[in-house]
Amino acid sequence: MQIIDEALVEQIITPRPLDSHKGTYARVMLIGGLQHYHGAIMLASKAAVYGGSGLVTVVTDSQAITALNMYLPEAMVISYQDDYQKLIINQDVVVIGPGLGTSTQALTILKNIFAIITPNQCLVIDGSALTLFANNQLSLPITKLTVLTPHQMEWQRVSGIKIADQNDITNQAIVDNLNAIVIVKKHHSELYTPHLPAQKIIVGGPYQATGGMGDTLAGLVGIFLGQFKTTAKTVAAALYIHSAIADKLAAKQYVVLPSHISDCLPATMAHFAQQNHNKKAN
Ligand SMILES: NC(=O)C1=CN([C@@H]2O[C@H](COP(=O)(O)OP(=O)(O)OC[C@H]3O[C@@H](n4cnc5c(N)ncnc54)[C@H](OP(=O)(O)O)[C@@H]3O)[C@@H](O)[C@H]2O)[C@@H](O)CC1
Ligand SMILES: Nc1ncnc2c1ncn2[C@@H]1O[C@H](COP(=O)(O)OP(=O)(O)O)[C@@H](O)[C@H]1O
Ligand SMILES: [Mg+2]
Repeated sequence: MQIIDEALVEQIITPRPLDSHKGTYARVMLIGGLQHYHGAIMLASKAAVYGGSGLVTVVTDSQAITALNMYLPEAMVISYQDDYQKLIINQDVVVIGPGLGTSTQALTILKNIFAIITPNQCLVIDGSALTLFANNQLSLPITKLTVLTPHQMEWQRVSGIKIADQNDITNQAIVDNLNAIVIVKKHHSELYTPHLPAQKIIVGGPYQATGGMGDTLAGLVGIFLGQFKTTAKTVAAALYIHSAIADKLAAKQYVVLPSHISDCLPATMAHFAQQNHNKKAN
């Protein structure tokens, strides 16, 4: 399997043009954090802001709004009980699922998004949205690019392949018939693109086994697609950097917190942008 490495990330993360503004760097909407899962959407949204999004809008439970505003004042927050649908047309990327839960309300929201999203927008489907997608036999909408980010059990639900039987051949066969890129999250997560060779990371480790780690990845994939090219390489770069930061932190820590990965994003991305600049100058 092809290995996703640092050289690929250097190609993706480019220095910012001087005459750019917040609108240049993607409007990302993140939807989730219902019931007792407020933290999940907070962590996903933090990754989107710290990963560079110009404008982040969070759609969540009305009870989570104050906490979100205090945790992440850079983000705009709207309740799912309000008319969030009218804001979707302005988004470059929609991330749905972190802490969405599997209630009837959550299913209604997911169906709404699938109905409203357009072929000019990217969609990242994570967490409970994957479970709802699998359990209700929904069809994926037509988008610019759709990325699914299941852990192995979520992938079992979506693909029908038992965890013990998940391998590059069985996984690829399912992805070839899905109009989406899939990250199967595990130790050394794998990235599948329809009809292209599978790839994997060889960074990351068990210090990442903390609730919210996948939510953080979903937000990061969303903002990478928003501000960089809409390609599988960009998804691979987000996957790599998430775990590469964890490795660095784990040199001095027993566990790595998801929010700490987001804290490290601006400096790590500056490093890769500098590498990109140096390579182009040489
Ligand atoms: N702070 C918050 O608000 C947080 C909110 N969160 C939100 O919660 C929602 C539900 O998501 P979920 O992942 O917790 O539950 P679910 O989909 O039932 O999967 C768990 C089942 O799968 C199994 N399993 C097997 N292999 C696995 C693997 N490689 N990785 C992981 N699990 C694996 C696992 O096996 P077990 O642990 O029992 O051995 C168990 O039986 C979702 O919206 C998410 O965003 C969380 O992010 C946490 C922080
Ligand atoms: N042992 C491990 N080695 C490498 N990465 C791990 C390990 N355990 C968990 N992770 C990473 O942590 C994240 C877990 O995702 P997920 O289960 O969706 O978390 P959550 O839903 O709690 O945010 C994935 O990116 C996964 O690859
Ligand atoms: Mg998850």
